[in-house]
Amino acid sequence: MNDVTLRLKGLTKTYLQGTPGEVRVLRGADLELRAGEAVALVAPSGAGKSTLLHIAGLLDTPDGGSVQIAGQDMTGKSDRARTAVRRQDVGFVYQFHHLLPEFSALENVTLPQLANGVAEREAEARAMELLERVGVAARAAHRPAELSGGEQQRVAFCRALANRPSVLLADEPTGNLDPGTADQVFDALMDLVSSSGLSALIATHNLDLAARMDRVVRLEGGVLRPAA
Ligand SMILES: Nc1ncnc2c1ncn2[C@@H]1O[C@H](COP(=O)(O)OP(=O)(O)OP(=O)(O)O)[C@@H](O)[C@H]1O
Repeated sequence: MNDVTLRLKGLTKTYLQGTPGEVRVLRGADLELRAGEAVALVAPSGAGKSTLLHIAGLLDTPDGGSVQIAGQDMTGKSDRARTAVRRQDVGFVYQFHHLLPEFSALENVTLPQLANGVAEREAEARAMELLERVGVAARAAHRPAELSGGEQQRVAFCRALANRPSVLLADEPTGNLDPGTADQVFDALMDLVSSSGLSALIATHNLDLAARMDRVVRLEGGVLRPAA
């Protein structure tokens, strides 16, 4: 109970640029996410939100500090080991759905499971269960282009959760939707998070949505602090 699923400790990251020189984006960022917790990440534009999410999700490496996911310290691990943990334990959602256009909603949620060795029948059953949960089961056979923006994002949530990750990382998951739709789609996401027991770090500029999560952290000056 209350296990830490994601622990970021003293993360530092500097980008070396031609002019005006180096950009120190992270300067000792710390965060602990516990199982079942949804945490909002707010940050001024350019503060390093994407950098932090990429490092937390093992898509990028920090210069210093450590990332621990589901009890495993990823410091110094090979690319192969990092990919294995990312595939199993991390789910990503972006502002734009990035669903595979030539596959149906059901296939988009099934495929990541097949890639992880789940049998087809089981993977499809899991996919249907998730699509039902977010209210798009009736659209399971449709391709992304045949779905509304809100439906596309719901499918993207299901895909992110298909392999039962311990951590969900989301970057403006409803940023592309009109306010009314964003609200409903956000409810669907919160329902998925609370029913699956994973922890979620969700970057948003929308302070109303941020206030609906368990807590809010602010990234500014390269560090994370509880938001006032
Ligand atoms: N690969 C890179 N090389 C050099 N500088 C980079 C690189 N990636 C990001 N930066 C710089 O680092 C800073 C943080 O970038 P990042 O994309 O993490 O910010 P962000 O908070 O996600 O921004 P936004 O909210 O506007 O998308 C910015 O000043 C950006 O220009």
